[in-house]
Amino acid sequence: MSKMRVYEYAKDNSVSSKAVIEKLEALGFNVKSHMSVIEDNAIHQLNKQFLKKKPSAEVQTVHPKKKNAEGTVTQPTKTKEKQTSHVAAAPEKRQHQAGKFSSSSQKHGGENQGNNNRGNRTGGGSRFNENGSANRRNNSGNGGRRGGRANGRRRGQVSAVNRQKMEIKLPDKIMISGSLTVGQFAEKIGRPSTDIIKKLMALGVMATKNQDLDKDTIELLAGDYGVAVEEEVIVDEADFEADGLEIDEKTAVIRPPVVTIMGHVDHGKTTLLDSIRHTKVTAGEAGGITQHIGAYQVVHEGKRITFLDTPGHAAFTTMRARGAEITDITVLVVAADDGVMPQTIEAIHHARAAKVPIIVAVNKIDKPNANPDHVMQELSEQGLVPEDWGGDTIFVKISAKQGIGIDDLLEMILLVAEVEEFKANPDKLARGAVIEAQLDKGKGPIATLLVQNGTLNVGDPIVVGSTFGRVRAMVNDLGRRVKKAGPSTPVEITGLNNVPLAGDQFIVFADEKKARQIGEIRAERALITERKETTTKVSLDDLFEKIKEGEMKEINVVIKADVQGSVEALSGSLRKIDVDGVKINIIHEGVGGISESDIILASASNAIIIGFNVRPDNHAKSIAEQEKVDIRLYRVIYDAIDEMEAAMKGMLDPEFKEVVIGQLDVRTTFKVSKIGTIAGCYVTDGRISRDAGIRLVRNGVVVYEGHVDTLKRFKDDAKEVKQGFECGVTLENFNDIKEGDTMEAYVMEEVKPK
Ligand SMILES: Nc1nc2c(ncn2[C@@H]2O[C@H](COP(=O)(O)OP(=O)(O)OP(=O)(O)O)[C@@H](O)[C@H]2O)c(=O)[nH]1
Repeated sequence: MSKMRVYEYAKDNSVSSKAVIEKLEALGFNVKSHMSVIEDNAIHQLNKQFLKKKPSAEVQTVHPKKKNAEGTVTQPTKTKEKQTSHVAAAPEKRQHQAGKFSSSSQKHGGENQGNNNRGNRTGGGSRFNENGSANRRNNSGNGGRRGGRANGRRRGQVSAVNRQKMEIKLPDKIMISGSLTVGQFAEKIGRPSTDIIKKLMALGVMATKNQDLDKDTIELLAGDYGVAVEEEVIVDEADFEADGLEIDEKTAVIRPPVVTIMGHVDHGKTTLLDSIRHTKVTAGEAGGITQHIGAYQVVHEGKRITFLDTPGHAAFTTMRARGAEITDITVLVVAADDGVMPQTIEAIHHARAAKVPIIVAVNKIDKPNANPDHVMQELSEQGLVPEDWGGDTIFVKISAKQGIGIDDLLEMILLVAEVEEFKANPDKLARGAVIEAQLDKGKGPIATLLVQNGTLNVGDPIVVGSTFGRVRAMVNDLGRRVKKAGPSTPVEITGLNNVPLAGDQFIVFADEKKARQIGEIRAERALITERKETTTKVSLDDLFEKIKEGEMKEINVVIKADVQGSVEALSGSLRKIDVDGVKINIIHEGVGGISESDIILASASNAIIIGFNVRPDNHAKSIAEQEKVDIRLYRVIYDAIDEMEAAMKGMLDPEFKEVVIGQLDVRTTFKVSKIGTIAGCYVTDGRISRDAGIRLVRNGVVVYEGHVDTLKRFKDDAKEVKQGFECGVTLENFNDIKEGDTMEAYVMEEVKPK
């Protein structure tokens, strides 16, 4: 079977790669780009298509390998790149020729021989210069004899080099892991770097010996030599999260679903969790005392369901931010007397970002003012349409307080679980995640683990996050000691050397030495990462780099704005940005200041936060710094769109960057005629300077942005006032300052190019 790339085919047939891609797609072949490899069948079908239109294309449609096999050397119109490939990609023939060069003209009849002879006659002259194959044979065969002395010597040298080159057999395949430099690649295939550099030049790439080649280029070059490329998979045992929770279908069995309950404050999440626990756990396990270990299991109609005991989307997303995908199903609690509230919408977005199915529990239906239909209506507007109304979201009406509808809810959870078929392999060594962990004075570090795959046993050597140990004792959600815990089971364990973090993942090893070794490596790496403080999240500044490197096809964005109209205007315009191959995906949008929950969602989903006329509060700001989440704040919608588009196209101008230098609380105000409103402020953080820009913030919303007009300490003008001091501030053309407002002082600093 032979292969070639789309662009090669396009070039050979003087058509655009786009036309070839379109044709291939129409023919039902799966091609991604001009670099995609196409095989015999596709080439054959393409030939039929393109030759129909252009009969002369027949001579131009050259298959690289076929071409070599036939020794096609009579296409002077071909580009240099192609010709080089003729020679290079016929290793066997060249090997054969190398040893018997002087007699090559006799050995090779037909077309080859003819060409060779012609070459001989012209003495390696210019006539066949365009043709690499002809030329090389020429040089080697005749070099010293026909040319002048110097010329002859030169040719002789070339011929010697060539011969040497040809004596090294090309490998059938090379192994790579990541990139290679030009020099390394040359060494691997046994050819001089200059050959590779020449080939790259023919492709329009000026490269040096030490330049890195990416995987695509390596494949392209190797393909030109007829050498296959195989990627070496280097298994890093310490990075066990990298291989995910591989489920082996052959031995997989159905496991209980893991459920998280989310919803707005006071809509009844805790009451529901308690209600399920009491009706089910205590009834099912006579005498069992439920113990709070962060999760519990109930049995309904003989089937088990695991509930995570920390309700709310913030906890859910915090876990996700740490890499743990624990939840299988979300139960969204909405109080029938209150309806859809901001956190209901947040919860929907968090569940969606994690791609977890949602079951709606319309709660408090016992209340006289309950209006479940209204809830359904409001949720339909959020895309959660009840089955009765033609949608596919399951709604269950319940009263968590009175225990109404709990069985129905559990039944629906089991139904979704049955459809989704959550599976695991109990026969494997256990893997899973930490739900909670703390240090107990008597027992040492204790952690609640959720077994996601395999079975955890007492005595198992285990690595949990950056900690390790041996499972000393295991206690289940009923406070009973157990020896084993299968998939979807929560257990509290002791025996670790340190306290892991919620959301950390764990893995069991067959021997303790290995667990210790891996645990120590991970602890060391965690320390290095902490110290390095490298930015791993996306930021607008490096967006283009990531797009270019193919790391990003979808940019996740969280939008927060002062009013609903702005939210919609922003999301509408952002969705319209059209940059080739990249899509903006708005995972959450809402009215109000930027909160901790927004940051955590952005962190877990690798999103950028765009704030319009709003600010993050101090807590959110520090979490954003910790989590390395890029927050972009704007006062003009157009600027937001413009900057986003520029970043996507790689044109972001990084010359100036806003640096917040201080925070002030407005403690009182004085109205003075002719001057206006003077704000009596206290600098709570950093400093304020005369020339600073000021943002006046009221309830998380920016009400003014401009400059300091006057800055005074008592009666004197001040150049700067530092943290812990009071000052009087007036703002340029603005008097609507109120007690309780906050001011953010900032300066624009030039960003030094990296
Ligand atoms: N009438 C009635 N009251 C309920 C029901 N469910 C919960 N409540 C009451 O609603 C209030 C809030 O319930 P919680 O369970 O604490 O709500 P939550 O969603 O966990 O609240 P946060 O933990 O603050 O987010 C409590 O006073 C409950 O007793 C219900 O089905 N009917």
